[in-house]
Amino acid sequence: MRGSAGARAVVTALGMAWRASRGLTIAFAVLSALMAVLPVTIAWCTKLVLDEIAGGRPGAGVTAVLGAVLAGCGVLTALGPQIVQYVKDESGRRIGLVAQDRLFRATERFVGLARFEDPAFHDRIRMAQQYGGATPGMVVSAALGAARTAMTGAGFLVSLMTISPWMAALVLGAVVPSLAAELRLSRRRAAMLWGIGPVERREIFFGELLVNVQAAKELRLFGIGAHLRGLMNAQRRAANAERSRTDRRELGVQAVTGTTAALAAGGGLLWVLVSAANGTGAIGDVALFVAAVAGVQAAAGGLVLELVTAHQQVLLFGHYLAVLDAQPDLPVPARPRRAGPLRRGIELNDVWFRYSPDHPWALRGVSLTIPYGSAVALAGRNGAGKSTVVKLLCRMYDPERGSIRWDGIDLREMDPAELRARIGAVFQDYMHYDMTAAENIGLGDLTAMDDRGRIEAAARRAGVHDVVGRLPRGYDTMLSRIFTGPVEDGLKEDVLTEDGGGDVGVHLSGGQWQRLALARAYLRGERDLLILDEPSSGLDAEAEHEIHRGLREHRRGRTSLLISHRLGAVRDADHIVVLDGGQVAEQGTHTGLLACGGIYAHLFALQAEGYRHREDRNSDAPHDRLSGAR
Ligand SMILES: Nc1ncnc2c1ncn2[C@@H]1O[C@H](COP(=O)(O)OP(=O)(O)OP(=O)(O)O)[C@@H](O)[C@H]1O
Repeated sequence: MRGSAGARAVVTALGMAWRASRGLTIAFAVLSALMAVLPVTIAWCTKLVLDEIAGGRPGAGVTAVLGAVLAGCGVLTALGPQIVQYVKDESGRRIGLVAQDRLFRATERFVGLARFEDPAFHDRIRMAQQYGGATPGMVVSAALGAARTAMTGAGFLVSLMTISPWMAALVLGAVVPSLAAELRLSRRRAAMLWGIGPVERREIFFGELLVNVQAAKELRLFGIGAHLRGLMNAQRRAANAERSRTDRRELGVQAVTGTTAALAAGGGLLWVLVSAANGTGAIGDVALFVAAVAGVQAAAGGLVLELVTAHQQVLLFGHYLAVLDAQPDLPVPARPRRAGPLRRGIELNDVWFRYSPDHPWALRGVSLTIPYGSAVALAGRNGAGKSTVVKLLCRMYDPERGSIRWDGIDLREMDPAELRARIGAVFQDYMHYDMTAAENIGLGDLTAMDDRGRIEAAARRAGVHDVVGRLPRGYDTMLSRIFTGPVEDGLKEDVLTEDGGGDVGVHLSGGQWQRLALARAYLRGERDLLILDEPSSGLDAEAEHEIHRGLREHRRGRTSLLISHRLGAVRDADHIVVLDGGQVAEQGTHTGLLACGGIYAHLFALQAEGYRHREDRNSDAPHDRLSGAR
């Protein structure tokens, strides 16, 4: 990180500290200054007391005052660090809260998906999330720490100058090269830590994978635990090797600088002792010299430590600032056009889209219409571009060429929040929220979160009401395997066992989760466009039939887009668009598409044949074998 960027990071961190708590920031700064002058004050008081005694003129008043000051300093030396630590921690907590809030506000500015689906930026977001809350506080603390040690060092140097400017120059001469060398080392260390960052993150990834509940099945079945552990250890060995190399280099440099500093201090001490012995110097000078040399060297060491910490924290803070500074991923018009409820339909005109200039085109000149009040279906092979169309319809991305219009208004001219408020959707990769069943549905429309009637109605429609009803605490059952302790505030009572007690999480099946996702979409009520991307992929045949019957009813007279590989579910759509290789390959009604004998007819025939084969096999199978299989 360049110097100007580092300075900006420190200023931003200080600004956050100021906003988080002025009082604590002032207290932290004042206490730091106090702790900085304390060692110098003690050294001077000790020198003066010794001089008073050695000079045979211990005036009771002066000695008593010096003694009292020394006693006060002693108390402050004992209590100061604890108080500073408390203020530092408290201030760090408050800054952390402000920093975290700012970070997540910043991520809300990314109205689309591009930032989250860009691996490099996503890595930054994760780093910012991991360190962002703590780094500003640590930058502030390291900056104040560096100022404190610099003040102490300067105080001792000035003290040394009063004894002998030569001595001050000698000690400074011994300390400055060591300071410079340490700072160079610290930059190298920071660069090394930066360099091994990806290696350490891979190590963390493998470590997490080894205990990940979702990965556990495959890990065991494929027997790949040892292989992954090997990969994890390899990352650790690579990181360790880099750290050891840096440590060895530091040890060598420190041996040289430490010896030089010790020689300078030893020579100086000899000189002060000789001066005191032959009467050209005061006895108090010896005490002051010893304290000053130790003080300057300790301050130099402390300064390096604080600067190293500050440097490393500033580097980590860089991720945070990068997220804060990132431009919005999609342009949001300053004066968006109000689209209003859908009246005519949605049109894609010659839409070209790729996820980045390095990726191939996912959509190549797609033109299609979703007329108001009709049910349109998208079909096609894996990777044809169906889910990409959904992302564009919700304006998670903008087309690179062409346009998508809502009653003639380009989506780019609309407020994305207004557009999304008009859409209900079940995505292919729908979410499992580690929350209660009611919350899992209620998140579909926050206004209904506390309206149990609406939540139950949505659940009934999605065919999941009975399942939820049988859970130990019904709609208040926590659907989580992560939270197993009592959860404070907001989140309801934790997970339960079948008998209603204990703290074992309730685990729903894939199809039951899918129905909850559907209920979440239904809770949004009468939206202008309902998008269903593989809404029944995890359902059993009976449930699928039931859901599609419900969906047909729900879709009747409403505008909807259905994506499904099960062509039996697609056949009722008013209009079917078949995508292939990011292009519209064919479109029409089910009967029309079958008649034209293209991709749709081919895929439909394959599926139908699969069912026929199964029926044939079933009818051939001996009855007892069948009943045994059941
Ligand atoms: N986030 C992404 N980044 C880069 N490429 C992507 C991304 N998402 C999808 N793609 C690519 O875009 C193309 C279209 O993918 P899309 O998910 O739209 O296909 P699909 O028709 O929905 O497939 P499926 O039937 O398997 O769900 C694919 O080649 C895919 O690899």
